[in-house]
Amino acid sequence: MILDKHPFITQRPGPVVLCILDGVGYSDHTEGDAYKAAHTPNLDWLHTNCQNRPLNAHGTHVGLPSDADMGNSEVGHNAIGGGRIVAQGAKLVNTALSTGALFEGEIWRKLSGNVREKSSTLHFIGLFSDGGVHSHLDHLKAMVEQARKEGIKSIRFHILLDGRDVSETSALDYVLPFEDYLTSLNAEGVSAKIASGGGRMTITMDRYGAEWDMVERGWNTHVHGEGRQFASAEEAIKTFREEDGFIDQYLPAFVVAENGQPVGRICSGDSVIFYNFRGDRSIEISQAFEDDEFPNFDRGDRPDVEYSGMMEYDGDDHIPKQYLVAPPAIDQPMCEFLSANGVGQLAISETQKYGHVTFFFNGNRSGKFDDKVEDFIEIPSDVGGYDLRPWMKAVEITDYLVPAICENRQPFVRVNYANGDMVGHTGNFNAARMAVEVVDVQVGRLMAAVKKANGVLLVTSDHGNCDEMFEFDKKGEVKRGENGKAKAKTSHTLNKVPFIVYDPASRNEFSLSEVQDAGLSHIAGTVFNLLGFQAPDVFNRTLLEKK
Ligand SMILES: O=C(O)[C@H](O)COP(=O)(O)O
Ligand SMILES: [Mn+2]
Ligand SMILES: [Mn+2]
Repeated sequence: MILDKHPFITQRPGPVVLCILDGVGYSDHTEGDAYKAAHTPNLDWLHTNCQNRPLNAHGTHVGLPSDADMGNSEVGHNAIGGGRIVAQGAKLVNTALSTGALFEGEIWRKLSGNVREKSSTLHFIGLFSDGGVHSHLDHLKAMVEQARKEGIKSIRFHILLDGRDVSETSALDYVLPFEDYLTSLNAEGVSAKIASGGGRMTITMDRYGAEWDMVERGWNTHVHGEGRQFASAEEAIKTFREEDGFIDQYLPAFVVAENGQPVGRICSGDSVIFYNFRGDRSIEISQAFEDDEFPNFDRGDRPDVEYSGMMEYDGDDHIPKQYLVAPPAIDQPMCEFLSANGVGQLAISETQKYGHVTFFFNGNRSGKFDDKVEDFIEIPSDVGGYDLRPWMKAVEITDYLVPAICENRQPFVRVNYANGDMVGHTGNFNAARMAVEVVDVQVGRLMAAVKKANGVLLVTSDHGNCDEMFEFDKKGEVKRGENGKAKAKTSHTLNKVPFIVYDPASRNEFSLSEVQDAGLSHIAGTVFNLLGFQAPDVFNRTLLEKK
């Protein structure tokens, strides 16, 4: 793993700082673009005065099934830190389903066999949309079809409503056709019902230990059938919308009941499949089902079930113990080489993106490669309501970083500012514009520190989000509601993202390649070069060319 010196690029005296502005891309539209609307003197200066180019951050450029798939943090950080394109979870599950390998696997057979032997119930829990970021409804439907073919007679669904990777009030577009499908199953003698649910930002899908209460609410709803009762998911969604104007991701928890009894509590002897493939928001609920020692909340009577995730979510801690599809193998990411060569590294973000710059960046590994040379810093995030606090913890992150850069504590620094993404997901345009302005101030502070230290600052992003805060129709017009108000867009975008090289100690050694198809996976090779090394062969080509 020895790194070779670069033939013509020499390491600067100061650190290489890779700054990921989560969710900030370049949109072709102006209306609804919070990045364009924001006052960004520092980013403007960088664009005018430094070498820069857009990078692809979506679809096949980051290992997703097609170029219609928007990028996301997992695949984006995997591509940046891994420096290559690997087939990602969504694609691996598609293949495992289309070849039938998933159903031939030991775990599917075990869970299905368990239900048939005991005449118990098969439960599915997961994000209920076709967003393709954490899950896909096609995967769920393929598994239900197989369960039907295998003669399973009782199936229950615990649905996490999305509105964050898909349109913000689209829940019924998924629920109503699904209910029709369930009607056809019921007519065949399969008891198949939606049993519980709620918005994905209210229950079950917390990440990085930011808000365990969410998981507790989900547990009580799905497992114990505790919560406000409705005759159907449709009734719950409509009622919550009418009562409080909730958008999908924040819908409160609900339980579907008949004669006052929940239709689908999870009981001992049942099988449970958590069908999300992405790890960050799947780990905590998996621990709740699996761990004997569990300090995070009181689970009450924990049913003895066969539990499986769609994938292995954490390859270091082996969560969950049983899974249906093997996760993508991202061997030898950039930091493994840097650690093996004793190159010091600092990774920093706030809780909401902490795992992005550590776990995802290192190919879904939660540990460090070498404790002696790696520092991971987490600044605790506020809980919820990021449109109320669009500044999030950006200032605190930079407060930590400025002295670390000026003192050149580690040669390679990576930081993720969550604001463009987390505030972008709220659909609040004004808050998103403010989020970008906050981030711009931090970029200015990093520029000053990097200049002082004679280092290099790379500014990029993992995918777009706040660059499109409104939905557009096929003709490119903003979609408007009856009141004429623009329809908010809460999801990521397909847009390209910035890549800027601020190199105040420039020796005019290189220019930035203009190759059109370049994407996030070309950043790692570039970082190696700026640290004075040639990138090993496993990495995609660098973006730096000899002048
Ligand atoms: O989990 C989320 O918040 C969204 O589905 C995707 O956002 P991220 O990929 O930026 O984390
Ligand atoms: Mn992101
Ligand atoms: Mn996001």
